[in-house]
Amino acid sequence: MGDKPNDVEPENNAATSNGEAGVGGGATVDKGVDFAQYFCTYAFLYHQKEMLSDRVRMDAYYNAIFQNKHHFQGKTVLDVGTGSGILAIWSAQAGARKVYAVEATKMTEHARTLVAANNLQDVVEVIEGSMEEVTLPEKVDVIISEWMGYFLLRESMFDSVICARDRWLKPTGVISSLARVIYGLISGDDDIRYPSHARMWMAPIRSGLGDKKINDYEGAMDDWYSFVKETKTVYGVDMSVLTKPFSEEQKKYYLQAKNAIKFMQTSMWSNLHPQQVIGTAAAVKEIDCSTDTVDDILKVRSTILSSITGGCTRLCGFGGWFDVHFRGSKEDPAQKEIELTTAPSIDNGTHWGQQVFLFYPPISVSEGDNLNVSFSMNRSKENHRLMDIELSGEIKQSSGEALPSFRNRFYVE
Ligand SMILES: C[S@@+](CC[C@H](N)C(=O)[O-])C[C@H]1O[C@@H](n2cnc3c(N)ncnc32)[C@H](O)[C@@H]1O
Repeated sequence: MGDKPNDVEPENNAATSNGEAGVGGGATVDKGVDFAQYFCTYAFLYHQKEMLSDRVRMDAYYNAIFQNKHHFQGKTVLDVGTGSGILAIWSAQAGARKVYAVEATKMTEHARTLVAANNLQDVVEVIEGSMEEVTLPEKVDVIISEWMGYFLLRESMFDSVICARDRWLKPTGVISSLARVIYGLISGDDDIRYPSHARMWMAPIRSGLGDKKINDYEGAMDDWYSFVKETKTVYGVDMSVLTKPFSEEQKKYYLQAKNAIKFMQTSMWSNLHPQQVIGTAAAVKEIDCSTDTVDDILKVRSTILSSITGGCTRLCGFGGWFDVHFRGSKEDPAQKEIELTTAPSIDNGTHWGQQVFLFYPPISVSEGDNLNVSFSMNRSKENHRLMDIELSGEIKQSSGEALPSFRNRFYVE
């Protein structure tokens, strides 16, 4: 999970219907378009391989399952978005009685082959279809899914897990799953979500990425000035009147989002070194996978309070990442709790990396300076699977003096 959805040209047979995809927050996208832009990438083995090669991701799910076999032994399991079938296969190997492995794309064909090659065809049933539309023959004890996108919520796939939970996870205890959704209450249930919790983090960073972009822009402008000079000298026409629109065009190309409205920058993928984090990290969102609803994740609003920790440095922007936890349920907790983190790391980088939100120009800061930043994330108006983020705030120096306030908008595309 976490690849750009437009990386691969759509297959001709990918679009299947004219319905609408997405449950809200951003623009609902025609289902055929959603399939072509988002799902079809997952129909390719190279993309599944990328995820299967992410050791941090794989180890976390593997350990979560095999160090908590009691959650799987004799149980019915639903794997939401099974892809190659890996999590369904592990669930079966851990002792599940039955595993329903639902996948929207033709990857189901490879998943079925893999299941059979591992002699698990009597336990794992691969079902091709969208999670929102398939019908299972029974309710399940456990839902497992790897639904996390860049900065956790990009791709909006958690909506499908919520839908699966509310339709197919066994209603247990005294409060029905409907009541659980409405009131956000946890009853005396022992049904399990894998993962069970998720968090989004933001921290101030320094980064050379912005310098590179500015250098590219300045290089393009130097080239323009030579071109203007040459055109005047050789052909007798003064093009300098076009310098401003050319500069705006290049600024947009190098510094702003390709598909977004003006004055929005694109966030960038980065594999940050921990030393690039220059202040305390703040959790901007905590998700309880048992109770949170789509309404709870449509918008994220938070205040980031952070202090600069590392001497005199440049605040180049913010880095965002996430972690998820496998804790089981209140009544049936994990024997071994597992964490999957995508925080900056020297040895344990993931394919999700971090999302980087850069400021131009960087701001000079010193140890002890305090940041007070409003964080707001909405689904994009153009596509509910992409995100718009706004960061606005102020920095109070340790002397008490305030630096000019800032407001930046970003597009997570
Ligand atoms: C991040 S991949 C994970 C694949 C596999 N579970 C793994 O861990 O390697 C997510 C998969 O979910 C599928 N998917 C996403 N939304 C879905 C939905 N609503 N219904 C069925 N499959 C879905 C995608 O096609 C993709 O193969």
